Amino acid sequence: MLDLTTSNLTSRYSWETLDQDQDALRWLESTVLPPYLSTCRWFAGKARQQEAFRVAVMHGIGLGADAVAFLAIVEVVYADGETERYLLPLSFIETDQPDASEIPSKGILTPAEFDQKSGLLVDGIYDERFRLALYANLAGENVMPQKAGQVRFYRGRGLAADDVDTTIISRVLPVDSSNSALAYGVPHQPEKYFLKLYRKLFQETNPEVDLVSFLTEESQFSHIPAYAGSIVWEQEHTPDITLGMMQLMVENQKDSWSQTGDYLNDFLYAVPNRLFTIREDVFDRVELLGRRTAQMHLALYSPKSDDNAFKPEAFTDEYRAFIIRRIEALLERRYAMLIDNYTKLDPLAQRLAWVFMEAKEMIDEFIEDFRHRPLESLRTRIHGDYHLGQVLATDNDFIIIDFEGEPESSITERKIKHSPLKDVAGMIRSYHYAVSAKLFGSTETENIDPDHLQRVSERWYNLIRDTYMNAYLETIGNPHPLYKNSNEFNFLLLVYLLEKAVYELGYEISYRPAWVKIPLKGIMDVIREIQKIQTADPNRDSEVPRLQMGLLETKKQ
Ligand SMILES: Nc1ncnc2c1ncn2[C@@H]1O[C@H](COP(=O)(O)OP(=O)(O)O)[C@@H](O)[C@H]1O
Ligand SMILES: O=P(O)(O)O[C@H]1O[C@H](CO)[C@@H](O[C@H]2O[C@H](CO)[C@@H](O)[C@H](O)[C@H]2O)[C@H](O)[C@H]1O
Repeated sequence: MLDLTTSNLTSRYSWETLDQDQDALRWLESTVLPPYLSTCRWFAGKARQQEAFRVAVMHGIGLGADAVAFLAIVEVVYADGETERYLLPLSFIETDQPDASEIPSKGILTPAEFDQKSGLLVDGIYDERFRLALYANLAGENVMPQKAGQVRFYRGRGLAADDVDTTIISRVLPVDSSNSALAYGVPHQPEKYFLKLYRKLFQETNPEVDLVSFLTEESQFSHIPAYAGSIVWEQEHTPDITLGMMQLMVENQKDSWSQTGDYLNDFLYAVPNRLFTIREDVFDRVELLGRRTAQMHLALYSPKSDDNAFKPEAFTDEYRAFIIRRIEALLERRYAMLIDNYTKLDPLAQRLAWVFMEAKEMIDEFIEDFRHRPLESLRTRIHGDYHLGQVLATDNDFIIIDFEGEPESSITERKIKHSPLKDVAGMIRSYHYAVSAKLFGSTETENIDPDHLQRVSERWYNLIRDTYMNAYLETIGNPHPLYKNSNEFNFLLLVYLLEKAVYELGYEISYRPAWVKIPLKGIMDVIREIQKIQTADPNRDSEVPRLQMGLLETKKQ
C-alpha cells in the first residue's frame, strides 16, 4: 500500500520490483517527477506547458549482489499534444549505505521507503555502483534482455584491453549541459574515458554515434576523442535508440571559444591606442584549425563506402527544396521577431535591422537562384553544429567534439547530408562572433565610436577568416569532387552563411538581445556579396532595387 500522506515515496514492495509496482510508478509520475525534472538543466521542456509525465519503460541494470538500478524512459506529454522522451537512471540508496550522505541535493528525487527499508531515490549517475555497472557492461560488450527488447552495450576501439578487468574509478563531471557526463579511469589515470548519457532521446541512433564511430573505426582522422562504446536500446522492427556514448577523455582542455577570447585580449588592449596587433601564433592556430576542419571533411568524404549513410550525394531538387523551406521559415520568424523586439535593440542593431528588412526581395531572389543554379558539388555527412565552442584546444592541437547536430533540428534533419561548407560557415561565423563580442562587450572600448569599432573588428575578422579559409582550401586540395569549382564554392558558402546568421539572429533575440547586432552584421556581409553576384550577372533581368547601405554609415544618433 502506498503512503499518500507525504510526497515521499513509500511502498510495501521491495525496490527491485519497482518496475511492476503500479502504485509506486503512478506516484512517481504524478508527484515526484514533475517538480524534480523542472530542476534539471537537461530537461528541455521546462518552459513548455506539461500535461503529463509517464514512465514509459523501465530497463533493469544489475548492480551485483542482487542489487538493481533502472534506466527509466520518461515520456513527457505537452499541452500541444507533442511528446518527448528522456532518460532518467533510478537508483535506491539505503540510509545506512556509506555514500548515502554524499549524494548532492540535485541528484535526489525524494526520500523513499521500500519494504520498510528507508533511503533516497536518486538519479543513478550519483550511485557509484550504477556508474561501475555501466562501465563493466561496456567493457564486457553485454546484452541485457528486457521486457521491451534489450539493452546492448557496444565496445569501441578506444577502450583499451588493459582497462577491462581492473580497478575502475568514476565520477560525475560538473558539465552543465543538455546531457550528463561521467568520467572513468584507472588509479594511475583517473580521467581516461568520458561517458555521455543522452537525456533527451531520439527515436533513432544518435547522429553522434554514427559520426564518431565512423571516424574512429573507418578513417584515419585522429582529432576527435576515439569512440570507446555506446549503450543502445534495441527492439525488433523499431529503430535503435542510443542511451549513451563513451569516448576517450581529453585532458586539460579549454574550448577554442575561450582560447580565441584570450588571444583577442592583446588585440583589445591595443585598440584604444589605435594600434592593430595580432600575435603570430594566433595565425598559426587559426591555420591549424582550417587544416583540421578540412581533414575532418576529407575523412567524412567516403565515395567507396558500402554504407549509404556515408555515400556522397548530389545537390538534388529535394535537398534544395529542404534548405529553401528551412531558410524561408527562419526568415519569416526572424522578421516577425525583429518587429516585435525592435524597441529593445540598440541603435546600431536597429539600423542593421532596417537594412535586413529592406533586403528581403534581394534575399528572395538569391534563394530562387539556389533552387535552379546548376551545381555539381557534393554533399556528405558533416559535423552539423560546428563552432569554436565545439573544438577543444590541447597544448599543440585541436580535438573536435559534440557531433549531435543542431539543437533545434529533428533527428531526420540531423542525418541529412550537406555540403561541408555548412561547417565552414559555422566556424567563420564563430570567429566573427568572437571579435564582435570582445570589442563590443569590454570596458576598454566603451568610449570608442561604434562605427570605428565595427571597422576594427571587421579588419581582424577578414584576416582571420582568410587565414582559416586558405588553410582549409589548401588541405582539401584543388580540384576536389566535393567542390566543383570556386564559383560553386563561393555561392554555396554564401547560402550556408545566410542560413547560419539568420538562425543566430533568432537565438540572440531570444537569449542575448545585446548581441543581436552580431548576426545582423553577418547577414549584412552576405547581402553585400549577394548584391555583387546579382550586379555581375549579365542575364539578370530583375526589378530588385539596390540596397541603401549608406544607412549603415549614419554616425551617432
Ligand atoms: N571527450 C571529452 N573529454 C573531455 N571533456 C569533454 C569531452 N567531450 C565533451 N567534453 C566536455 O563536456 C562538455 C559538454 O560536451 P558536449 O559534447 O558539448 O555535450 P552537450 O551536447 O551535452 O553540450 C564540453 O563542452 C567539454 O567541456
Ligand atoms: O552550443 P549549442 O549547440 O547549444 O548552440 C547554441 O548556443 C550557442 C552559444 O553557446 C550559439 O552559438 C553562437 O554563439 C557562439 C558564442 O557564444 C558562437 O561561437 C557561435 O558561432 C554562434 O552561433 C548557437 O548558435 C546556438 O545554437
